[in-house]
Amino acid sequence: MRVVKKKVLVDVCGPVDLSGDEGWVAFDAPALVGASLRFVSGEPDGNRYRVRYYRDAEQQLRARIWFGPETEGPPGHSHGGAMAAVLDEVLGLAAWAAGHRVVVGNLNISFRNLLPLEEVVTVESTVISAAGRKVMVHGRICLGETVFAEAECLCITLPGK
Ligand SMILES: CCCCC/C=C\C/C=C\C/C=C\C/C=C\CCCC(=O)SCCNC(=O)CCNC(=O)[C@H](O)C(C)(C)COP(=O)(O)OP(=O)(O)OC[C@H]1O[C@@H](n2cnc3c(N)ncnc32)[C@H](O)[C@@H]1OP(=O)(O)O
Repeated sequence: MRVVKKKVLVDVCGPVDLSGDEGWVAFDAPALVGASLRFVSGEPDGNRYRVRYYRDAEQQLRARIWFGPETEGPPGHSHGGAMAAVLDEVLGLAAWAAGHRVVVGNLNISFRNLLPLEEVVTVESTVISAAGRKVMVHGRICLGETVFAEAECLCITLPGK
């Protein structure tokens, strides 16, 4: 008789250091936009993403984020869509943090390097301009000098107050 061993996925991911750089101040995203951002931010102890938000000295939004095993795409590395979801959330939030009630209208991403799983990386954002209903935000996922993905994000303000 052939015995087929079942593979069991065990939670082997220990604690992760998401502390910010010197001068960064913790930023409470749910207090600003509500608790709906669960896809990226909803499981702080889970195996998908773990994220903490900050503002830097220039008031720009930063995120320290861990890409867990459940974000896997290419073996051992993050799925491009997993990076896209992070950029969608962080760059949209950056516009909200700057006072604009937006959704993301267009997100243009270049994937520059494979992102190894279980790495803690930084998402940088810069609000470039705001004109009429259009808010342009640029950002990137990086670690030191290594850029994994960079993005241009056109946010459109929602009608009404
Ligand atoms: C309206 C009800 C919305 C209800 C939502 C309510 C509250 C939301 C509350 C909280 C949000 C919470 C957190 C936010 C923080 C982070 C968000 C995470 C990011 C996301 O996960 S967010 C989800 C993904 N996101 C979408 O699901 C968007 C679906 N989409 C739409 O909802 C519409 O498509 C919209 C609103 C974008 C535009 O629709 P619209 O009818 O209001 O405006 P219109 O089309 O006239 O565009 C006006 C001017 O923007 C230009 N423009 C528009 N779209 C463009 C594009 N793609 N490329 C280049 N230019 C574009 C036009 O060319 C025109 O330019 P011009 O004035 O120069 O002609």
